[in-house]
Amino acid sequence: MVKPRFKGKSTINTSAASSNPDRPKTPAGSGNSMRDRATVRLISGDKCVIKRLQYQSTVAPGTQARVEPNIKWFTNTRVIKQSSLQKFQDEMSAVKKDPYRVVMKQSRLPMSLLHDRVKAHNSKVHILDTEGFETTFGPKAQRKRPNLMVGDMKDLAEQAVASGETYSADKDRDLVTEDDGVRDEAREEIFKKGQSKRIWGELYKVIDSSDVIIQVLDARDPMGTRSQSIETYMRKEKPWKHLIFVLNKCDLIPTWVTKRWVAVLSAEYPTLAFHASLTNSFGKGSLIQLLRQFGKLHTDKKQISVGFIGYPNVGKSSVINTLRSKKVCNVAPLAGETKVWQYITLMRRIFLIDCPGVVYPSEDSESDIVLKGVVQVEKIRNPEEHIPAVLERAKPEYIQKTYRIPTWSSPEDFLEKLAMRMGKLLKGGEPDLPCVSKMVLNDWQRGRIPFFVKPPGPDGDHEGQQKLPVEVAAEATEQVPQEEGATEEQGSEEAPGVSAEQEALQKQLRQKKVQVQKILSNVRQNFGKISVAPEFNDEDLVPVGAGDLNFSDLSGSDIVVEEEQEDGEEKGDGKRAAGDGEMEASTTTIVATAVVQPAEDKKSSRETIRELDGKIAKYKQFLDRARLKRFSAIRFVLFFSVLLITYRLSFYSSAVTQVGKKRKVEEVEDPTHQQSRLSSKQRRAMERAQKVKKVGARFYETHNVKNKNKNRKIPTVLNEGKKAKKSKR
Ligand SMILES: Nc1nc2c(ncn2[C@@H]2O[C@H](COP(=O)(O)OP(=O)(O)OP(=O)(O)O)[C@@H](O)[C@H]2O)c(=O)[nH]1
Repeated sequence: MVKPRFKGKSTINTSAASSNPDRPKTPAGSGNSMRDRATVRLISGDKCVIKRLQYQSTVAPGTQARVEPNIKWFTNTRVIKQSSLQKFQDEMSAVKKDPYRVVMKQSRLPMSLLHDRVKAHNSKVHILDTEGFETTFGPKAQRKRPNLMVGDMKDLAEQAVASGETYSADKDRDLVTEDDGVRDEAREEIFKKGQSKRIWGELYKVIDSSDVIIQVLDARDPMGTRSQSIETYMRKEKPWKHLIFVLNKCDLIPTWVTKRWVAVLSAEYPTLAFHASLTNSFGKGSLIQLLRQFGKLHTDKKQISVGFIGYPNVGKSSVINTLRSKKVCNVAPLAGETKVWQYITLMRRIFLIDCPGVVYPSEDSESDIVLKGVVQVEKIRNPEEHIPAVLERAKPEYIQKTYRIPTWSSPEDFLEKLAMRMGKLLKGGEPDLPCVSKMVLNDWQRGRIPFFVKPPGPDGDHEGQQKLPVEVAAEATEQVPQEEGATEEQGSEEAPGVSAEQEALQKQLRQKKVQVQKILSNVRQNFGKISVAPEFNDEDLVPVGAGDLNFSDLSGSDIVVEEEQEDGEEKGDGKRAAGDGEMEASTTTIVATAVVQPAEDKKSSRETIRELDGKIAKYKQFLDRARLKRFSAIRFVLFFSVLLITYRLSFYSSAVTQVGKKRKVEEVEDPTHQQSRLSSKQRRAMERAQKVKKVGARFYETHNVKNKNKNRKIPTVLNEGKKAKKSKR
């Protein structure tokens, strides 16, 4: 027989809490002695008399607590005049807007006084002071709240017409359309790379921990890899941190493009050009110098941290490796190689922080994302879809040169021809389009297809007019002493009430400002030293609107100073090969030679210089390759000196144009005539250079092989000495 179950509410408390006297008993001997019912009741307060202590007493509900109106609360305060406060606010806002100036020790300043919140405060909070609740918000509200931005019906009609003209159905998110059953496919997960909460968390950690933040940009598309939102965040939330730009991968674009981008970006933030490489870097000296100076600025800190942020694959880790001259961070041509932030010690007082690449919110299409190198090519499901974008962006001649395909009618046709040429065929001779597409995308991401986004043209900002950061900083430095003097004078006139302590603080601030400006004015870069890898055609090697390029842009004492400085820095590192040094010296000579030439016939000399620049870049490239193949230093220098002579010759020949056309024609047409003008020493050098047919690495010098010594020829003098010894014996 089944026992009927009790269905009513049980009075037994089944909780196992120690405050429940009816809780299940622990087994005897388990070591737990349970509280008995009386103890539980005692603890729970049934029998306790609990009183508040004296200091815990509160006022009765409804009464208002007041702070004693005592004068002691107002001691230790200072009063300043409204005009002084206004002046302070104006100057401070000017400093805050200037990226080249920084306010130090903000916690010591009455920053809350500097933000003028009066308007917002009035408009929001004091409504009820002037108008009662009922007249403002209640059902009988009388207050009119027009939210139209027009004065009358005519304005309204005009505004409606104007907005009707600019209306675009594509941008209207509220437009109701008929469901035709076709919808956009949801984006693949791989296209959301770099946008996760975790990555953004890493970014904010890096920003919070850094005193100096370096935003690394890809020189091929600086604006596409730049984050305006982070810059705004930094300006608003972390204005005391220094933000600078590093334009990396400068070796992949023509030098004039680098120069112009640096000028454009420097108008907003200090910008340095950089080529990250362990063997052949550019900008390393300048960046280290800049960081050192920032370190000196923060003498109150034991060390400063420098955070590297930016888009995936722009080369943040490579820049850090270059600064350390060894591989301290993992680097890969795949986006997302850096997973978490990492600390690296650059010097005793400077730490570097590497951050994973972050993709900022934008309207980028899937192809844009792929071409910016955010997505790993291997993971793309339909790589062929992105080839039209590649063919659109890269110039056809570069594609022809890279893949040796003369013409194509469509992206598919191009892929088919490429597959045939490369032998990437499937069963039955079908071209393997996904395979070749991936190859092309990989080449694009690794910079093998020459490409760059053109900087704002000369119409907007002329090369000649665009000021480089150096110039801006130098000007600012020049202006500062005057400003300083002026403020001091005004300060003493207008604010006699300001205490000596505050004055000292302001003085300190001003000194720091001047220091930051000095730092920036000390950093100079010679863009001519960038060894550009891709072979650009003449059109791309010459800046758009080259007419703006003055002789003074290329020559002048500045360039020479820069050159010396950078040489000095690199030598200071003590990691440069002697051959390299010689090569750089020769380059300097060429530039210097160009500087000396008179500028009578501007057009011809400019053209010549451009030609020379192009050739120098090519030969520099050749020399770099040669260095990698370990050419002997003697041949190396010899080769370069011969080249130098040839260049000088060609330059002089063009300079002679101004003397007499006829003579120039003779010189150009008749190379023997040129030779006859050379000194005998130069002629011999040229002949010797022509004789050298095969220049290669000596196998036994570079390889550790057993029979190395057997094959080495012993100098004859030594041999004779040995023979003589033997004969004596
Ligand atoms: N040609 C050239 N390639 C560079 C340069 N700097 C970096 N790279 C290459 O760009 C690729 C990406 O470099 P990383 O340093 O891994 O880039 P990252 O920004 O740290 O990438 P994440 O780890 O995804 O954030 C590597 O293949 C580098 O060799 C440069 O100055 N010139």
